[in-house]
Amino acid sequence: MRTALVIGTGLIGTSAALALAGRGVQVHLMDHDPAQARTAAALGAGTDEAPEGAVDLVIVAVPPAYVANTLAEAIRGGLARGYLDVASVKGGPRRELEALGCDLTGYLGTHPMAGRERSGPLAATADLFEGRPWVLTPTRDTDTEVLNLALELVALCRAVPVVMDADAHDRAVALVSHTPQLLSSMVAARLRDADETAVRLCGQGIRDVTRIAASDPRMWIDILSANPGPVADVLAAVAGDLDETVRALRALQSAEEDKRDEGAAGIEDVLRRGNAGRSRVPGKHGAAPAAYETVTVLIGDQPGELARIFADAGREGVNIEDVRIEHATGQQAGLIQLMVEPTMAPGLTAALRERGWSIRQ
Ligand SMILES: NC(=O)c1ccc[n+]([C@@H]2O[C@H](COP(=O)([O-])OP(=O)(O)OC[C@H]3O[C@@H](n4cnc5c(N)ncnc54)[C@H](O)[C@@H]3O)[C@@H](O)[C@H]2O)c1
Ligand SMILES: O=C(O)C(=O)C[C@]1(C(=O)O)C=C[C@@H](O)C=C1
Repeated sequence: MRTALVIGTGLIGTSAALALAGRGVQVHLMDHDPAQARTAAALGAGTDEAPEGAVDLVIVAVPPAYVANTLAEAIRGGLARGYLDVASVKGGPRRELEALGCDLTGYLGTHPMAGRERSGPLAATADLFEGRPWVLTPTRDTDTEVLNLALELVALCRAVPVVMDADAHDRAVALVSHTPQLLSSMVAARLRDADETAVRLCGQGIRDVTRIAASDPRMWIDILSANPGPVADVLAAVAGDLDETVRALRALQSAEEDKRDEGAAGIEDVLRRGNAGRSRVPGKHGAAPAAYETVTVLIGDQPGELARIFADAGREGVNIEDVRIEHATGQQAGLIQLMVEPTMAPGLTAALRERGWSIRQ
């Protein structure tokens, strides 16, 4: 692929454009808000000047409600050899395009399973898609050339292609993305009117659970409007668990021992099913979850500390597989958790100690 046109230069469009531009593709940037395209261009994602002729690939990265019309206009204008979108839902936009009477042979619906709770070009990063699944939903009519262009895009973004049927995709993301967004929002909503004394105690657990509650509601209204049935099905199953859990907790308050035992069994059941589900979440780069050992270190809240600890780990030849940082409220320090291969943990712990780091058990 030599040239691409990204329409919608927010988080996803600009991230893809940054990855493509960084690998030598001539990228043109277009947005209905020209300031967004200018910002993306200033970040090095390409040029906000219109292409002179047809490009190889048009990538539509606008909110789901505008995807079909934007694609239809691009296809009718003959802007490219191939057209794809990156919307979080796949069945709806395809049906809308069909209803608009477009020739869909040059179109491929795709969805990168990577994102952030922030919007706009300033939240974009070139490595956003690295190691993440990128779903492609070709049909029997999809041109091979377009599929190849999409595979090239996925490879240039260092993502992992996953081919799926559009409706199967929508049911899958109802479970792994859309319902989690709603549940995160619901947990966070409990905090809105909570006492300040309670809110001050927020630790890492609630931060993990509520990160995506900061997402743009307008985008999510669009996404959920295009996938209401599958999401309602998953949420109804969660509601069943909620009812059972409330019943079990009430039983735990009983004066009768038998009832309390029943309650404890009910709670244990939901927690153990949670363990089993969590163990199925793929690890880094879509691989099976790895059992890493965690080395926890006290770290000062000052410039250069993170770089120093990563450099010290690197000197020991230790690959940090994952990392988490927990800031201590009101203190100039935090805890950093370095996840490493279990065989590496003792050596890393000793080496960091030797270099003056304070290790926490
Ligand atoms: N945010 C995520 O985590 C995520 C992840 C994967 C896929 N997606 C999908 O990617 C798409 C873009 O999401 P985002 O998070 O980058 O949103 P965003 O709000 O960061 O960016 C959307 C951009 O589209 C522009 N836009 C809106 N309507 C337009 C139109 N008609 N023509 C041209 N530009 C228009 C906006 O000005 C904005 O710059 C959505 O379809 C979303 O479902 C999002
Ligand atoms: O990590 C996040 O912030 C996301 O919400 C990313 C996430 C997801 O649910 O995994 C959200 C919606 C997209 O369609 C794809 C990715």
